[in-house]
This record gives sequence, C-alpha cells and structure tokens, in this order.
Amino acid sequence: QLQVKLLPFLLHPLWQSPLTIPGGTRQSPINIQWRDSVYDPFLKPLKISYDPTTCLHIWNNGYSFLVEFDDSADRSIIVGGPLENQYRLKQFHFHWGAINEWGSEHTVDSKFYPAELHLVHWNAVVYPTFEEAVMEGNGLAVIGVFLKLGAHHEGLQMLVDALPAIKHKDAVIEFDVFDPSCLIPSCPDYWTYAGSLTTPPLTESVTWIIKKQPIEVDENQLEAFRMLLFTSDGEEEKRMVDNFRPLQPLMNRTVRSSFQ
Ligand SMILES: NS(=O)(=O)c1ccc(NCc2ccco2)cc1
Ligand SMILES: [Zn+2]
Repeated sequence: QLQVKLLPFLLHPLWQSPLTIPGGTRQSPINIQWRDSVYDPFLKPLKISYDPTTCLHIWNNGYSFLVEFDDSADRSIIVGGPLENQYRLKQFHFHWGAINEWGSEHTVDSKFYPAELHLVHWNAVVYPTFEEAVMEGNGLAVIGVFLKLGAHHEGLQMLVDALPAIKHKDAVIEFDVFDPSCLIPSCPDYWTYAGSLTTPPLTESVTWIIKKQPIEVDENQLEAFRMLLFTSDGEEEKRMVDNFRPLQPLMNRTVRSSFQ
C-alpha cells in the first residue's frame, strides 16, 4: 500500500525523490511555514558587496540561464547574516513556471511565486575550490529572492534583453558589467535554514538565506524567461519552463527568521 502511495514521488520526472538521496536529511527546497519560523535575535544583518566588473558571461546550461562571475578573488562577497565566514559570488540563476501560478522552488505558507532567483556563493575562506565547497556542510550560501508579477523591473531588463541570444542549450554571450544587488530587495528581512542544492549533485552543503520581500517584474519579463529552450540548436524545441524541484520534507529542521 505504501509503495503505491510513494509511486508519484518515485516516478517524478524531474528529480530523484528524497528516498533515493543517501541519508537525505536536509534537502531543498522546502515550504516555509511563517508561523513555525523562529525569530533569532543573534542573526546579524546580511552584508552584500558586489563588484559589477566581476561579471563574466550569461549562458543557457540546459536547465536554467545563469550569469557567472570571476570568483578568483574576494571581490564580490557576502558576510554576516547566519554565516561564520565570508562567501564569494560564483553565479546567479532563476527557476520559473509555465504559468504565473507556480515556478518558485521555495514556498511561503504553501504559496508559490512565479519565479525565484538564486545567488550562489561559496566559502573560499575554508575551501580551495567551488567544487570542493559543494561537498561540505558549510560550503555554500545561496540567497533566494522571490519574483512576483507587478511593475517592470529596470535592472532585470538588462538580463531579459540578452535572453534571445542564449535561446538554446550551451549558448553563451559575454556580459560585461552587471550589479546583481539591483535584484535584491531593500528590506533586510530573511529566513534561513540548512539545506541542499536543488539540482544534481543535490549535496547538503547550502546555508539558505531566503528574502522575505519579493521583487516585482512584469508579464513580458516572465514571458521572456519562458521563451528559452531546454534543447540545443537543431533539436526538437522544448520550452524551458517548470525548472523547479518538488518540495522536500522539512524533517528535523527549524527555519529561523531575522525579523519578529
Ligand atoms: N538551485 S541551487 O541554487 O540549489 C544550485 C546552485 C548551484 C548548483 N551547482 C551544481 C554544481 C556545479 C558543479 C558542482 O555542482 C546546483 C544547484
Ligand atoms: Zn537554483
């Protein structure tokens, strides 16, 4: 009987179910139940200092589009918040849905947003490379920002204008100067919890910092995400939509909030 109930989990097309991650006790994404989050007065404000000239290129990796940064030195970093070290910005990317009713990876009180931004940082104080940090419990810090349908977002438009040039998997274009802090809401409030990567290798190495306040983007900007393709040039076209992992069990975790 149990096997039948778990079948949808086991058959889920996109990702491995939690049952197949060896010892998976801190998987992501999760639902953030606001009233179950615990205010932690010892959480510091998150300090974000990005150097826009560390921006390298924007590319379609066949699952999302990402903007990558020169992380060979401590030029774009975050520090404070729940973090014990400073972490270097490596890339940011998004997850979104085919329609505005879903698309984010995390949910708040079971509500989906149409999209979610992830700014991926790694602990270069303790680990020599990103690839090694990916395998360690305190290796990564990812800032999650929800996108909601609303006003046009000027800063996002620069990215949107580049998308037609990276329509297909593995397409890449140079992206000289971009300051991703324009995509982070001014409100300092966040939730934080210990989690994992939401795509393979799904390693449990991420300190998640989820901003409470979403940013607003307009319909045309969300539609531009949806015109990207999972597929390479010459292959049968598959629109890049619904590139989010199913919610994972909270298990023995508490989500802390930086606000009351
Ligand atoms: N969606 S996410 O923010 O949890 C995320 C972030 C980064 C990777 N990177 C996967 C990777 C590349 C090399 C080794 O590992 C995968 C998923
Ligand atoms: Zn992500």
